[in-house]
Amino acid sequence: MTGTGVFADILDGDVYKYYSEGEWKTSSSGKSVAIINPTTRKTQYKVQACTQAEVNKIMEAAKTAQKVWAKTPLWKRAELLHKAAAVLKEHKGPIAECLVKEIAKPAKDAVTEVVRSGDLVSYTAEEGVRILGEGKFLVSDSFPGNERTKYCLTSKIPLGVILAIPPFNYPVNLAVSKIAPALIAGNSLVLKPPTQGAVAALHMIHCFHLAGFPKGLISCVTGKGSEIGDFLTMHPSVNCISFTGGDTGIAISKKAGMIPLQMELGGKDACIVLEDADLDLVAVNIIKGGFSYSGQRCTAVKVVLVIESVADALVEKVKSKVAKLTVGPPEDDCDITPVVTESSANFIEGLVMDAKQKGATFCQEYRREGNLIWPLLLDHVRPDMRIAWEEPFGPVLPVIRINSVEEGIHHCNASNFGLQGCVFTRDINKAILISDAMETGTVQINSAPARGPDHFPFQGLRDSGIGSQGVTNSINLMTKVKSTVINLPTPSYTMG
Ligand SMILES: NC(=O)C1=CN([C@@H]2O[C@H](COP(=O)(O)OP(=O)(O)OC[C@H]3O[C@@H](n4cnc5c(N)ncnc54)[C@H](OP(=O)(O)O)[C@@H]3O)[C@@H](O)[C@H]2O)C=CC1
Ligand SMILES: O=C(O)[C@H](O)COP(=O)(O)O
Repeated sequence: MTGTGVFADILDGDVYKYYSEGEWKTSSSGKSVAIINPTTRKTQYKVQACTQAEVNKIMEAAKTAQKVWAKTPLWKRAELLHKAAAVLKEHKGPIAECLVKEIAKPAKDAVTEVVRSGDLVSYTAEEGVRILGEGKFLVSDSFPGNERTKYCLTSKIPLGVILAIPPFNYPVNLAVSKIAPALIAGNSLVLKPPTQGAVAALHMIHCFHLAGFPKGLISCVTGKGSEIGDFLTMHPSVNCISFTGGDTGIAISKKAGMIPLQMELGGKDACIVLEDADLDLVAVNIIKGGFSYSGQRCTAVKVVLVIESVADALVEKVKSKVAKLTVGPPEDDCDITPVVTESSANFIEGLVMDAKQKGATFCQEYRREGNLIWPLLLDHVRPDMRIAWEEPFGPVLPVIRINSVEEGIHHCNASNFGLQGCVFTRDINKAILISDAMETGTVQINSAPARGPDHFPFQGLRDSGIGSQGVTNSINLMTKVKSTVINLPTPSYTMG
């Protein structure tokens, strides 16, 4: 049960506390933020609306704790992360329950998110021990004009305080994918969880607390991003921001100071289908890629670009699979569950109505009850329709029929997003050429886009992001190279 047993400390009456200086606290604001259950559309939980003074205290504690943590041996940091991973997995039940109630994630997927998060923390601990345990050794005489009089030793040092802001769709997994690299690299970490998903994140943070991390090293500030966000992202104590979410990330990147940024933003992942593709394989991947978690994944297939000659056959196959998707509450593990908020459902409906007005073919009848939108495939979508370019973040998938591969690549590259894409063909040579021509951070050949496995690099071009994620890249991004140069009085060459 959420907020009970080992989690009893994190609740004050009916409001969840925030985490500061190693303790669970009630905000002096006297205000709380309601978290609306997307299925019932009623208040499910409440969290503290933290004040600016409380943020200042957290930042001071984070700075102090980081200085000590940076001097903690790497193996000890790894040991604590392994412990946190084990505690997290042990308590997957209540955390998954929060995900079901706060973001309507289907029950099984909610458990998977927590287990995947535990694995990510453990993997990061191991990878950190490997890559942070190594540095470079350079000699000066490889650069013209130099004798071997200088030895350069490089190592990776922490940045300081990392601010982590994950989105609603993976409030636990996309939080630990920032927390674990920050900590293994010797940084302290301040988490601002998404409002929808905040209670799952608070439970997850308590697992780190139970693992015994030093006071002040990890903190969790709750409150609406629109109210507390600017104060956090522009705080002078923050040395790096790792953000995953929508256009908010673009605004943050304009306001943040001269600090490293890791931004994973939206996507309009295209699925290009050639005439020689295995259409059964394509249909399975369109269903998995387009409709899992009701399309609320940045890596969801968001537009199908299919060669006209095989379009009828493909649309038929996908249609018959859409008819088998179960629709209903997350507790029943339905494939399609309510989208996260009413405003999100309204936005999706706006895209559907625009496509209807402009003449798209509806493969199913459009149906909505509250935040629940039935899966919908829209055929014969044209570039003048909003859905051809905008990201619904819902169970609605447009199909654009193309006459050439070049037309598909052109559509993909004309998007302001450039996260992932995929291409289906039996011709590997063509697949490679198309992959190289698609201007996206990743191209999947014969499979739907996906972030995982979590140690793979994950990045977007254009409005889809800055920097790269994935365990190794995140650790590197949260460190800086430090050199020490030994200057010798005379050249010294090792003899062969
Ligand atoms: N590339 C990727 O890896 C992913 C991208 N996304 C993208 O994210 C979007 C949906 O996620 P969603 O959570 O709604 O995204 P948002 O950008 O609305 O929110 C993301 C996070 O930013 C916080 N936030 C809001 N305003 C501010 C602010 N002014 N300053 C700092 N933080 C702020 C939010 O808090 P609060 O909830 O309190 O508003 C939340 O924690 C989609 O566009 C999707 O494509 C989503 C997942 C992964
Ligand atoms: O938040 C997202 O949507 C992701 O980063 C995608 O993750 P996934 O491909 O594992 O669903």
